[in-house]
Amino acid sequence: MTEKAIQVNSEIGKLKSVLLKRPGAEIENITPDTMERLLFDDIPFLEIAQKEHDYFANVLKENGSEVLYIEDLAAETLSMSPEIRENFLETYLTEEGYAMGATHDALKEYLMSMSVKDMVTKLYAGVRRNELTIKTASLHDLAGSDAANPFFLDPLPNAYFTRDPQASMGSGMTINHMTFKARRPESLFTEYIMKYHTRFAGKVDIWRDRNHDTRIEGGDELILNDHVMAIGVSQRTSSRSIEGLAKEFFSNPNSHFDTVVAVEIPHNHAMMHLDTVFTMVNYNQFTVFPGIMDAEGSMNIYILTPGKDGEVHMEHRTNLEQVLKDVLKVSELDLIQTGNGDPIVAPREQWNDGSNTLTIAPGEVVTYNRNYVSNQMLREHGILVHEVISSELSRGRGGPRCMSQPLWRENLN
Ligand SMILES: NC(=[NH2+])NCCC[C@H](N)C(=O)O
Repeated sequence: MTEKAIQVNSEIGKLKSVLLKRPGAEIENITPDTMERLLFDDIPFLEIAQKEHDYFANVLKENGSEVLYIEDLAAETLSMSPEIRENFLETYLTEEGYAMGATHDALKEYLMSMSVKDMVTKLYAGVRRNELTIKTASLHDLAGSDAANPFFLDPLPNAYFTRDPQASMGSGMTINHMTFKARRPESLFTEYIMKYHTRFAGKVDIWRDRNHDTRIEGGDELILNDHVMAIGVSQRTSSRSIEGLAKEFFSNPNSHFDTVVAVEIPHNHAMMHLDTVFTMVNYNQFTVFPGIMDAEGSMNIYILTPGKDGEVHMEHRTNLEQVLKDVLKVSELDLIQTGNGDPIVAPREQWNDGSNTLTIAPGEVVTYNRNYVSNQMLREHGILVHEVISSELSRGRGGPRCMSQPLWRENLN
């Protein structure tokens, strides 16, 4: 593979191309009954969420990045041939529990009757029961928990957090097996785009595909430099996936990653991914939420490096600062505390993604305006901060890093 479609060798190199998903009708298909299962804490006002998202996209464009929308790439991919579209839909339906039968047939007919673009929009939005007439209902359609669900196909409201279903790393990607059912279909779109879209097909190393039963999500996958990555052991990413991925990196000749730092974080909804508590903003500067450490400032960290006979060597450490200095080979390190480490401000701003900064160039970040204490701290530490509006987008528990999947960053010298 000579020509590459992906180049992400750090968290901080100048952002040149990024993948987003504009929030759509899926947001209006969240209800109080389904909210928890759909991983939302509230129901955003779609019109404002879209305005905020467009504002975010504009900031990225104005600062030199191409913005691609996954919904457009998906529609382009599925338009390439009727077979691709049909295979995609069959897989989608099968994974959602409709491998065959009357409901499968009705869903398939309904979705195939639309334009490809409308079908993609519909799959993100979800298909309600009252949209279809099923000729012969099965018991499954009439009784039990699925029958009580107003949707045949659930909406995908988390899709605007494009960071998670896949992760660009070096010249390739992991296409992720998501933890919760509510997000599983999202990475099927990525799989098809990477496999068939002319911009990507044959130009992306797939480090790990979605056909695994161990889970991993992009919010946990951080690229510290061209040979070191940090991966969260979290509610969403299991230690098994991290070890498997480390083995792949250490043995694949196309990979230059030789160090994986596994960082254990609390397993809860406020901190579902490593990037909600820890992000890199400059060569030796990071944001960190103090709540991930115990009272003595220690936590569980494992440094994975290539061992003997294809095995992985592991070293247990407890001091984040020292680990970062060692793996990045820097003598000075600046850990900037979310909300200035205040016991009220820090958790409040962390809840609204005060630690979830998107770095668009070394020392230059995009953050939510509502986290004004954390933003002030970043500025005091010399970081250039672009604030984006955030009343509705934040209700889904994700910030600027979660909402963006870098595809190309300039390499650092
Ligand atoms: N990279 C991130 N931190 N993403 C945040 C995702 C939030 C989303 N509601 C979820 O629970 O999956």
